[in-house]
Amino acid sequence: MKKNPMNYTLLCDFYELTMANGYFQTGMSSQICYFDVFFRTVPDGGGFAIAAGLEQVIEYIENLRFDEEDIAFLRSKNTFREDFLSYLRDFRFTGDIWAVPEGTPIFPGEPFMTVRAPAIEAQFIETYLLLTLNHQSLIATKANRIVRAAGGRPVSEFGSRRAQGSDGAVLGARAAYIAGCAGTACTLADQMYGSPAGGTMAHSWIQMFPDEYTAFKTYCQLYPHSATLLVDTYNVLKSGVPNAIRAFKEVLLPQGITKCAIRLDSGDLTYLSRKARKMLDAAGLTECSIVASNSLDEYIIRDLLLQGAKIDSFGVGERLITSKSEPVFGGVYKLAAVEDQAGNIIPKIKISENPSKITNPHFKKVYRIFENETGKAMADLICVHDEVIDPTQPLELFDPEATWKRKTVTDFTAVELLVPIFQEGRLVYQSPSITEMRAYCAAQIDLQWDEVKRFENPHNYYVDLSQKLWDIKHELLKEAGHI
Ligand SMILES: Nc1ncnc2c1ncn2[C@@H]1O[C@H](COP(=O)(O)OP(=O)(O)OP(=O)(O)O)[C@@H](O)[C@H]1O
Ligand SMILES: O=P(O)(O)OC[C@H]1O[C@H](OP(=O)(O)OP(=O)(O)O)[C@H](O)[C@@H]1O
Ligand SMILES: O=C(O)c1cccnc1
Repeated sequence: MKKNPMNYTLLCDFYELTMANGYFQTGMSSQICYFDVFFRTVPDGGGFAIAAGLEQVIEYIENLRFDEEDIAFLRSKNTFREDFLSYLRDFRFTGDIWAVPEGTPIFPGEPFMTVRAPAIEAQFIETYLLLTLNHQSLIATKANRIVRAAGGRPVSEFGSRRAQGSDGAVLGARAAYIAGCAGTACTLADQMYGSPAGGTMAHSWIQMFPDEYTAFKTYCQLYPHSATLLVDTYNVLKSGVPNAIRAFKEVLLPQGITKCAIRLDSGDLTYLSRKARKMLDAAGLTECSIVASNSLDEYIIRDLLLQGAKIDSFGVGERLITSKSEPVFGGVYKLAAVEDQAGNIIPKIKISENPSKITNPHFKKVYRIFENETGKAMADLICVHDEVIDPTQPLELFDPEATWKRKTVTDFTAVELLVPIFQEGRLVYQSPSITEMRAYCAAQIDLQWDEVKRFENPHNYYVDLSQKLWDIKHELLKEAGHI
């Protein structure tokens, strides 16, 4: 795989550097801190999001270096002390990171990455971690909605040309593949990340020839095993489909090739696909499939299928790669605890008038609780790091807001979501291949109830706190005079 050669060390908000300089000068640089990455609301009102971007976080951490050019640049800002700039020369990440594997369904309020590191290091990486996890989780979440709307029909990601910049295109294509897209039009995403690249043709190909038929026939001759003919340049039913049928019959059938496709890219896709299907079948081309594109998203795809469209696969660009309907994934990076000199973990909370912005303090772990009878996920339970759930004992879950709503579960399996990625600065995690991530993502989504997967008004999946964590949180709220 081609490596991304860019050093992103200075891709940080400037305040990370002023705080780092400040910790350095006040002797706080080595105080151990715990930060959580979590998000507050699921884009598009969905029931869950999909975590993605961990592999790029790993690359970033491993390449974290201030080179001489960076240091000279920072010196030119006349903000940082010389001993701090010298310290940056040997700056490396020496801490620990835990994260959920890419492709995991995640829910609001729960950490999907936790960083434990000396203050400067833990604070400094905030910007890049968030931008990477926010972008790819956003696109993975959107792509997965679109893939689910297509109900098993392949969805190709066609968005590079309308993506917001190169990373938007390439890493967006990567995230879309993890989330279930069948492939991408983006060649570099294939070369770099293994999201399979493929495609059809543009209207310009047809316009370049004296007539549509010659354009189709030439393409079939060049690519007999992968000819998808774009049939809407002039008139879909009067010329596009008849010319495609003629080219397929003259070039492919004599070679014994029956698999072929047409692409519809405008007009009423239900009407046109039904008519085209009839024409193809009547010509004996029952194995010719119909691809549809044109500003599609999960809602239009769902509508088309409800209307009885005869579409076998979809190409989806702008609304997927930009997550047009909801272009922000609000992942945040919040301090959850610090260690004192003796290594005791001191939980920290951030209080807000807005209850949804009050953080969950402490160094935590997250369990996903599966009901053994159905295999389905019932709830996630956020615990203090040293708590262990014993599945042989009944487990009491309760709503952290309405604490009188309680339920005792038995016959369950508890799976820890956060796995070690770095330990004392050393990478201890081997990222699965992208196809493994994609398969894992699909399997994990299968473990969610259909109610959680609804596009509108999904069931609110339970993200609960253990009694111990709830008590600690409420103690801190009391100490702060909030309750
Ligand atoms: N049967 C259908 N039901 C719901 N939405 C549809 C249906 N057929 C097409 N659409 C959607 O309607 C929108 C039509 O957009 P628009 O009017 O810009 O395109 P068009 O006129 O078909 O073609 P062009 O791309 O040439 O402008 C697209 O988002 C398309 O996906
Ligand atoms: O609509 P999207 O979901 O982004 O899918 C990708 C679109 O990109 C191409 O269009 P092109 O750039 O040639 O412009 P067009 O909109 O005029 O077809 C293709 O023909 C699709 O229509
Ligand atoms: O291959 C295609 O059909 C394609 C690629 C990019 C954008 N639109 C269509």
